[in-house]
Amino acid sequence: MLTATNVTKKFGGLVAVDDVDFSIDDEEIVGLIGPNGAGKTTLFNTVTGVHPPNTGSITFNGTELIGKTPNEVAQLGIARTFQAVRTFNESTVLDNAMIGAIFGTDESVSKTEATDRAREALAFVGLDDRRDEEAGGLTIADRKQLELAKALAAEPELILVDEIGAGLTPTEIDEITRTLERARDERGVSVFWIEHIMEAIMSVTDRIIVLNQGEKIADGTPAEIRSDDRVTEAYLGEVES
Ligand SMILES: Nc1ncnc2c1ncn2[C@@H]1O[C@H](COP(=O)(O)OP(=O)(O)OP(=O)(O)O)[C@@H](O)[C@H]1O
Repeated sequence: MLTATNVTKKFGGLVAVDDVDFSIDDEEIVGLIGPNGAGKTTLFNTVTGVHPPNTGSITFNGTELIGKTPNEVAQLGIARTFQAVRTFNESTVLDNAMIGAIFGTDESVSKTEATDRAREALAFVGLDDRRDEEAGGLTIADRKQLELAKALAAEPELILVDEIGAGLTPTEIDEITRTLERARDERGVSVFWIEHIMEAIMSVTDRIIVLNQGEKIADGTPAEIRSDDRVTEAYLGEVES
C-alpha cells in the first residue's frame, strides 16, 4: 500500500530522516518508535506532503506522493491525527467529524452524505449520542476519539496516528488502542502509529519500525523488537544523555 524508498529529509545541516526504506501493507498496524528527536514526526511529514523529502520516493497504491500537497495526499486516502488535539472546541462534535468527511475525500460529497459518514464514524468511536454537544466539553480522551472519528469519516485506507496515547490514563489508552485495532479489523484500515507508550504499541501492532537519529535501526514483530540489542542501546543512550 505505502512504500518508501531511500527517503532523506534534511533541515539545514541536520539529517532528520536518513535514507529510510519502509512499507505498510493492507490491514496492518505498524508502530513507529524511537527516542526523542529520532525523526518520527518528520517521517510522517514526508509522507503527508508537509515536509517533502530531499531525496527518495514514497508511493501509495502506486501513486508517487512526493510533490503532492497535504490536501492531495489526504484525498488519495491517507488521514492523519496530530499529537496536539486539534478539535474545534466551540463547534459541535458532529461538525468536527464532518470536517473529515468533507475535506478528506476527492469527491464533492453532499451535506447529507458528509453527515452520514460523520455520524457513522462517531458511532464507531462511541460518540454519536454526544454529536450535538460542544467538542470543548469532551474529556481529552474523548477528544482524541473524536480526532479518530474525524480521520475515519474521510474513509481512508491508511491513518497516520501521532502519539495519541499521551496524557491519557491506562484505561483510556487501552480504549483508544482498541479503536485502532477495530479500525483495522472491522474497516480494513491500515494504521501507522507513532507512540512512546510501549505497552500500547506492543499490544496491538503487527510490526514495529524503529528510528534512531534519523536512521531505521529495526523493523520487525513486537517480539523481535523487544529482543533487538540495537533498539535497547538506542533507548539506553537516551536515558544516559
Ligand atoms: N521544521 C523543522 N526545522 C528544523 N529542524 C526540525 C524541524 N522539524 C524537526 N526538526 C529536527 O529534526 C529532528 C527530528 O525531529 P522529529 O520531531 O521528527 O523527531 P521525533 O522522533 O518525532 O521526536 P519526538 O519523539 O520528540 O516527537 C530533531 O532534531 C528536530 O529538532
